[in-house]
Amino acid sequence: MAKKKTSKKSVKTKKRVVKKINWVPSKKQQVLAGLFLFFLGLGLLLAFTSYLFHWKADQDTITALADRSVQANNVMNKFGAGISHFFMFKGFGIAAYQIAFLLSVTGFYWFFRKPAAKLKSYWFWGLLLMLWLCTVLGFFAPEQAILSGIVGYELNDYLRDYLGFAGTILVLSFLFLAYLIIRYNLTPDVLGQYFKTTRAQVKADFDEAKDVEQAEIDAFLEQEKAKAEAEAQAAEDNNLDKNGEEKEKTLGSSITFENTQPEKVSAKADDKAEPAKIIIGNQTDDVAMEVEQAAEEEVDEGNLSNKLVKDFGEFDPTLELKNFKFPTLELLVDHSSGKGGITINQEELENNKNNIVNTLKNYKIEIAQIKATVGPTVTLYEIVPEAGVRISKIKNLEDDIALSLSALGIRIIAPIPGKGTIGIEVPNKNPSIVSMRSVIGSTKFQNAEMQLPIALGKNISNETFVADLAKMPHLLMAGATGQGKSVGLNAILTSLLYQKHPAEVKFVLVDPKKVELTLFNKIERHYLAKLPNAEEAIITDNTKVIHTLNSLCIEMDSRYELLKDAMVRNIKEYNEKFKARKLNPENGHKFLPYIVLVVDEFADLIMTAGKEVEIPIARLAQLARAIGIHLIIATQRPSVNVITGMIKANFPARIAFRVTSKIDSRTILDTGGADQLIGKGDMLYTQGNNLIRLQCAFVDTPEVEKITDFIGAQKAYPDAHILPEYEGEENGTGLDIDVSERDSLFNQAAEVLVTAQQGSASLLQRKLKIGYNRAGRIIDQMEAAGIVGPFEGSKARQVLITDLNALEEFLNEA
Ligand SMILES: Nc1ncnc2c1ncn2[C@@H]1O[C@H](COP(=O)(O)OP(=O)(O)OP(=O)(O)O)[C@@H](O)[C@H]1O
Repeated sequence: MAKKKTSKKSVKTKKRVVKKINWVPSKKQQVLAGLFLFFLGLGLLLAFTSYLFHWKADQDTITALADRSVQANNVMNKFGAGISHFFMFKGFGIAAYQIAFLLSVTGFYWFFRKPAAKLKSYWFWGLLLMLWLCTVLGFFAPEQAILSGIVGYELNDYLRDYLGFAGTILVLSFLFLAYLIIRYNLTPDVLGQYFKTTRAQVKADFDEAKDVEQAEIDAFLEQEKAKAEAEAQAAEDNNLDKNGEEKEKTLGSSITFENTQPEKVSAKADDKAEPAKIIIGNQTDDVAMEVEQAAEEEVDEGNLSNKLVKDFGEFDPTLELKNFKFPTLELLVDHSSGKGGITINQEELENNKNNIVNTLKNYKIEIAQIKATVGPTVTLYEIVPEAGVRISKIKNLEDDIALSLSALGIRIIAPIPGKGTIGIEVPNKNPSIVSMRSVIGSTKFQNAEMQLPIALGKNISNETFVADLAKMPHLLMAGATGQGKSVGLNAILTSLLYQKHPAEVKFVLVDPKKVELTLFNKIERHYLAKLPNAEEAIITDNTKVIHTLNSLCIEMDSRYELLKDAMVRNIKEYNEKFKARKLNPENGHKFLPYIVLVVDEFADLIMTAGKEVEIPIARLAQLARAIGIHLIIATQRPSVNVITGMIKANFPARIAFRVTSKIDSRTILDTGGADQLIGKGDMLYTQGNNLIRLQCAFVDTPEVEKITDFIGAQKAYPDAHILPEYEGEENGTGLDIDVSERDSLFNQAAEVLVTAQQGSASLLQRKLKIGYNRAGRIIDQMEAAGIVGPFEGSKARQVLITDLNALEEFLNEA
């Protein structure tokens, strides 16, 4: 117990000690102490000065300081006399002024609460200087005790005893020079530099004075010239011949003046520029000045952003909706519940294995090894054939194996890339649904360190497959109707909603079918982007799609400008820099959200708008990856006139759901395989290299509705994200052709097209025997007039006037 008490006590005393050490004067205390020191310094100054005059008279009072009746002559009376006697007479002589000065400076610093770092060096160097000065005074005036003080006298005496007269001079001189070099950096270079600059300055002043003198001389000569001219004028009146000679002379001299004057001026300018050159020339040897300036600027800039970050923290784009809650997992349904995930049917596995082995045996292909991996929809049988078996032989047996297994959708991968085995994918009899809930909840998705993570589904080994849309960077999705495209799109959008704050990503949704994406209307003010003045954020009208695509191109261009200005390569670096407050919003910088453009039915668009859609899409696909605009286009018609070469070249990431023919599969994936899928979200994914078979995550419409309701019920931005305005052409024609500018063959051409009911330029070429360019121009004029419809890709334009009578009426009205 006793021990415990003592130990407690010691802890307490320790604590007290720590407290004492940590004492920091309050603001008031510091100001008061500063004021006190300042006045003390001032008092010493007065006392010392007064002591210089009265020190002899006050000598007696020093011994009777305690006696009240005794008065001193010092302005600070006995205190002044006493303290001055101590510091000056007994101490450092007149060098003691340094103490008064140092006390005042310290008081000043404390009073104004200036950073006290400099004070230390003031005191250090001040005291050294004081010692040196009193020694020097002791050296030169040893008999004047008041000048050197006893300390100075003794120090000098000490030095003289050991070093003698010359040695003392040398030591004192060395100390003085060392002080100048260390304290004021007075090296020979700097001194040389100083003298040169001064000389140049003196020269400049001298030249200036000379110029002034010259100007005076010029003025005088000017006067003289005027006089001479006046005289010449007078002489002219008298005698013309004589006058002529004189005039010549005068003129000659005037010409010399005029010539010399500008020369003088330029010489003056040169002389003035010369000193500047000298300084710069000399400084380039030293370089110190320029380097210092550059460093200061940089430090300032860095400091500013650092200071901003220190004061306000990093910029937080989510602050406006800081209470935003991400949708919870409970909103999603576990579709596999009840079935308990993947059901492995041993009997089915065994049967399939036997069938494969037997079928291959029938064709004299021996198998060394076989391994099965059960996925959600298909099981992969990996076989290692005996040595000497040709792979193409197995590949050709695809149909026979399918027949023997009596199953559709068998896919043979020969060989499996990177494995050295041959894969046979056989559909499961009871495929299991991969619910969105399981992939969203997976650690792979939750911990995904990606910019735009998308949980697409599960692979053949039943592992969640997560891809980064930002890396794709655009996705083409195709598949026959009813095979899982819409579900796939919903899975992508849902993934992003579960990972990205409304400040970080915006969707531009194009839904010509008008039904697929309507649910997302509820999150318009959170996640959607739209054109200014657009009523609905989800775009269903084709002309609006063209406007939106062009608006995205404008957004892309302006983002590139911002990136260029910020000197970064991509949106990620840009946003990081913006968050670190290194980009000034006053210069137009802002946090850039990712923009994901989703087009649900691309075929419909390209059929009606053709190049008008294809060109901006291709432009965006080519350039928008760095600035955070990503495209996802889906189509149920994977034909070559929809997925054109230009589109394909710019969409390396592709998803194929089941298609009806091998040709379609080739159109999407550049290889077969999609025709052998089994539908219902069974898909092939490629990002430019090998194909991966995935089972797409399933998210049902009610689930999407719940998620959008959950988000939609929360506080939102005042409006959807507004895209830049695009000045589109009215009526979609973009042509504004005056009637007077119409081609002379206009009416004739109109008759040809109306008769044929076909708006084709080549028809005009043939019938009117005109060139392609002229025919094209006439067609444009007819479009402007409203006789034919807009350009429709490879199809001929629609003729809007039904017969010749109507045309006649139409032309008369115009
Ligand atoms: N990943 C999946 N898992 C299980 N079933 C799915 C999956 N995807 C789609 N299905 C089933 O297929 C049906 C059709 O899917 P979906 O509506 O996505 O097809 P689609 O390709 O969009 O068709 P359309 O082009 O006609 O709109 C769904 O109602 C669902 O029953």
